[in-house]
Amino acid sequence: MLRVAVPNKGALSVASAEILSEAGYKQRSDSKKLTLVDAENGVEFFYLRPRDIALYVADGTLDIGITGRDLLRDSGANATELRPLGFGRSRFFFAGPAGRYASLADLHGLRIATSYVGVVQAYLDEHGIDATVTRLDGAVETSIQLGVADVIADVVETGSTLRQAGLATFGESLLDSEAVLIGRPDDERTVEQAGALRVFRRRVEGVLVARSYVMMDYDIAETDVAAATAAAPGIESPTISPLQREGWVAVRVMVPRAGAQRLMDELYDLGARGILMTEIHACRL
Ligand SMILES: Nc1ncnc2c1ncn2[C@@H]1O[C@H](COP(=O)(O)OP(=O)(O)OP(=O)(O)O)[C@@H](O)[C@H]1O
Ligand SMILES: O=P(O)(O)OC[C@H]1O[C@H](OP(=O)(O)OP(=O)(O)O)[C@H](O)[C@@H]1O
Ligand SMILES: [Mg+2]
Repeated sequence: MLRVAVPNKGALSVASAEILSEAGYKQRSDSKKLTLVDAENGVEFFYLRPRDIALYVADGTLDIGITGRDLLRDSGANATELRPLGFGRSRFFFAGPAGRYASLADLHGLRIATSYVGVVQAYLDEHGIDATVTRLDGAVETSIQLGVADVIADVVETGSTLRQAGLATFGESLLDSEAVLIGRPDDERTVEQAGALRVFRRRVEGVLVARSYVMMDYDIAETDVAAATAAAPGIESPTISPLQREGWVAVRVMVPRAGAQRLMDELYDLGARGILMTEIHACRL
């Protein structure tokens, strides 16, 4: 049975379970449940703290998992990013009392509080900055007010937590993060495991493609097909079917969701009519 790690709570948990459900896997109905067997699909899910997931995957206890790129990096675990998943996006910044610090050079000799010691220390080492890093579990923003740190380094999404604490970022983002699918780099597995893993990855891929593409259908005169299919070539190749109306065809093609409205305008200008856009719920390419 394939053993899959899923965030049990926090910023990544709901969207992770959504992807897995859309991929046809059973998901827990009770958020207190920590494991779940989907016997029909040969998968066992383990709901774990996202921070621990890279460790379980790296040491082979679990086969594949979902976590944040920042947490993977922070863990230093020998797990590899297989695919970004398009949710849980965040950036990672140093921050201090608004207006007090301006650049990374200001970090020398300061006390930095963070839950991401691995990421922060690696950055300081790389830039030759000598500062003291203190690990806190969360709510790091308050550590400055409490006098235990001069600056913090933390995840920033909307920035509202920092603003409310009277803090502001300075310097560049240390890393851009999002939820990622992770696995082991040295994939030595039984044939059965490798097959199950391939199916799992293909299913997740299918959900992500279905989310980022839509189906476009239109009718067009045969003389204008070449121009229209050049504007929307699809992934493989558009499907072209004859219409009862002499000299006209129906075209069906997958197009990226982003820019689909603009493409409809363009196809219309090229002579397409009856242009329809529909959702794709799942696919295997
Ligand atoms: N607004 C956000 N707050 C926190 N993490 C976020 C946010 N948006 C995206 N993330 C990502 O979610 C992951 C952190 O997940 P989570 O919030 O579950 O961890 P945690 O802070 O250790 O747990 P918790 O807050 O439940 O104690 C990281 O990959 C982070 O980049
Ligand atoms: O930029 P924002 O949209 O405000 O989001 C970022 C904040 O959210 C996270 O905290 P979380 O709620 O996970 O609490 P924690 O610090 O205890 O982990 C993170 O640590 C920041 O504090
Ligand atoms: Mg958190």
